[in-house]
Amino acid sequence: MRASQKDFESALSQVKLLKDPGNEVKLKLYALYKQATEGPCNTPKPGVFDLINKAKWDAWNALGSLPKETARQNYVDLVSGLSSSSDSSSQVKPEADRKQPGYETLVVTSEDSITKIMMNRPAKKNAMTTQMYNEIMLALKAASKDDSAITVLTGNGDYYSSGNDLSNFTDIPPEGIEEKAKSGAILLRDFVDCFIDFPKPLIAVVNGPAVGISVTILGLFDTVYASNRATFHTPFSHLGQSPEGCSSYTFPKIMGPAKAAEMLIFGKKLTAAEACAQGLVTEVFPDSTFQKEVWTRLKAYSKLPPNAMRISKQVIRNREKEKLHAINAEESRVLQERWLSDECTNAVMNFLTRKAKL
Ligand SMILES: CCCCCCCCCCC/C=C/C(=O)SCCNC(=O)CCNC(=O)[C@H](O)C(C)(C)COP(=O)(O)OP(=O)(O)OC[C@H]1O[C@@H](n2cnc3c(N)ncnc32)[C@H](O)[C@@H]1OP(=O)(O)O
Repeated sequence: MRASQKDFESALSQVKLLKDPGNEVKLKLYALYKQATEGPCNTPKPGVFDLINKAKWDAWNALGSLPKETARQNYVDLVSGLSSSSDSSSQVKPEADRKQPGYETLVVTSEDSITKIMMNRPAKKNAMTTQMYNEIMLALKAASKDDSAITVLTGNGDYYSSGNDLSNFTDIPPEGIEEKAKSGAILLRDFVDCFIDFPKPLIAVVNGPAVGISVTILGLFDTVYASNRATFHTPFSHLGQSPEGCSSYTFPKIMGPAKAAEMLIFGKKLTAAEACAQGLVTEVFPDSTFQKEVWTRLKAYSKLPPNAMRISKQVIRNREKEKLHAINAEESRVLQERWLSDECTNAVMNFLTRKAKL
C-alpha cells in the first residue's frame, strides 16, 4: 500500500519524538524528505569545506530520479522502523513484515542498505519458472532505483537454484513449439540483459547447490559467496542444450578455456572449493556459519560510499557491456534452435517422466 500525504505528515511529526537516530539515519531522512517534497536534487553542490551542507547535498543527490511517491513511502517506512525499534530496541521485525509485496516466487526485503532478492520455491529447489524470471527482472529494476547500496540474490531452503524449471517446456501455446522457443529466447535475453546492466554491486549468496542458468549468470556478478555445501553444475549437453548467461565468454575468461569446457561441454560438477579455485566463487564459508559470516561482511560493505561503489562497478563493466550484450543475443539465438531439437525434447521428457535424474 502506498503512503498517503497524511501518513507522510504523521511520520514528520513522529520523527520529532524519536531519540537521536544518529547522523547516518538523519542524512537519509533529510534526503528522502527533500526528494519527497521537491523531487530530484536541484541545488548547486556546496564547496568541499562546507562539510555539513555537502553531506546533505550528497545524500539528496544520491537518490537520483527516485519518484516523489517512492521517497515519501521510504520516508514513512524508515520512520516507522525507527519508531518500532525505539519502542523495543532488541525486537527484530520478522522477515514477513519487512518483505516487499507483489512477488509470488521471491521474497524481497530491503534493510541496512541491502536489497535481498531470495528465490522462494524451496519445495522445487528454487527452479526458475517464467514467472520467477519475470519477477527477478522486476526486483532488479526496482533495486537499481531504490536507496540500497548493494543487492543480493540468494535462495530459500537447501538449494540455491536447480536452474530452469523444466516444466517451462510443457505449456506449448496453440501457435506451436516454434513460438514457445521464440518467446523463451526473448525472455532469456531480457533476463540476462538485466544482470549485464545492473548498476550497483551485485552479490550472489549461494546457500546450496546451483544448476544451469543459476550458475552461468554468476559470471556477471561482482562477488560470489558460497556455502561449502554448494555445488556448481551446468548439464547443458545432457539436456541437448547449450550455454547461456554469457558463460561462453565469462567462464573461459574466468577459469581458462580448458576448465570452462569441462563444465560447459561435459557438465562437470564443481564443489564450492573447486569453483573458488577456478575463480568463479570469491570465498567459501562453512555451512554452519555461512549466513552469519556473509551477512556481517555484507553489512560492513553496505556502509561504504554507495556512489563510489556504483562508479567503480561502472568502470569495470562498461568496457565489456557491448560485447556481453552481443554474446547474450547470440547464445539466446543458438538456444532457441536447440530447444527445437530431438536431443533437447528427449532429455526434458526423460526428466519430467522421471526416467533420469541429473
Ligand atoms: C521452449 C521453452 C522455453 C522455456 C523458457 C526458458 C527461459 C530461459 C531458459 C534458460 C536456459 C536454462 C537452462 C538451465 O538452467 S539447464 C538446467 C535445468 N535444470 C535441471 O536440469 C535440474 C533438474 N533437476 C534435477 O536434476 C533434480 O531435481 C535435482 C538434482 C536438482 C534435485 O534432486 P533431488 O532428488 O534432491 O530432488 P527432486 O528431484 O525430488 O526435486 C524436488 C522437486 O523439485 C522439482 N524440481 C527440481 N528441479 C527442477 C527443475 N529444474 N525443473 C522442474 N522441476 C524441478 C522436482 O521435480 C521435484 O518435484 P516433485 O516433488 O513435484 O516431484
